[in-house]
Amino acid sequence: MTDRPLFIVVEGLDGSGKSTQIEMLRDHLQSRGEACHLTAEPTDLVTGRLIRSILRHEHTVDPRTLAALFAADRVEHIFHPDSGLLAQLAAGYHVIASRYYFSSLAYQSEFVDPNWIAALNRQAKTTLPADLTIFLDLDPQTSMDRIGGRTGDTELFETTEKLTHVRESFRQAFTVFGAGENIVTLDAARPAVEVADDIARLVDEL
Ligand SMILES: Nc1ncnc2c1ncn2[C@@H]1O[C@H](COP(=O)(O)OP(=O)(O)O)[C@@H](O)[C@H]1O
Ligand SMILES: Cc1cn([C@H]2C[C@H](O)[C@@H](COP(=O)(O)OP(=O)(O)O)O2)c(=O)[nH]c1=O
Repeated sequence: MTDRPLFIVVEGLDGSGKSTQIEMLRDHLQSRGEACHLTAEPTDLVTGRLIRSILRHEHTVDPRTLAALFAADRVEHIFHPDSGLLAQLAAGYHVIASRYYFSSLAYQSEFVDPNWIAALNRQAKTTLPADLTIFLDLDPQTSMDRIGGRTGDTELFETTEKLTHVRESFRQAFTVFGAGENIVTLDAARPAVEVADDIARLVDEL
């Protein structure tokens, strides 16, 4: 494995196991004596908090506005002087993120022109593409079953119908916008330890 800090992104439907796998990868890297910074989009920054309130149905905005907000949150995520991705990598931490720009292409493209979403996210792709993007592929019904175990109300995209579109859009986004990137799809229906073993191996090979 390379000495330089790595930027690893985990993508997938809601409930596909991103948080679970990110924590297991953190444990794997820590057992090798390597420090990690875990992060997620939408962020906990002011832009991300606004997005969360929209996902909770507290405000309604045009889908294009939501796409632009996710892109703005991503800019904050990359460039924030303390918690930002670039700052954390410069400080020597491996950064493991739940979601990045492929989520915008997958989730926002039902109602927004994918080319415009791609344009909004081009700076992120050129400034900081991931060293490895892992797509935790899961059928929407199993995703919904896993989400069902959570408390609280259903968020904006958490229906089987929407997640069916999102899964297909992820695949298209990897093909159309992912050129030149290291993207690996894993079967996320398997037991978590099996998925974690695959991810650890992929990261060790970087
Ligand atoms: N491989 C797996 N098999 C079965 N259940 C899982 C698996 N991975 C995660 N879970 C469970 O599914 C739910 C959603 O997982 P989570 O990691 O929070 O997903 P995400 O971060 O993608 O929303 C949690 O209850 C978690 O314990
Ligand atoms: C980063 C991102 C997330 N989202 C959506 C996906 C999720 O439905 C929601 C919240 O993301 P997240 O907190 O990762 O949800 P989960 O843990 O259930 O996977 O935001 C977008 O629509 N576009 C984006 O660019």
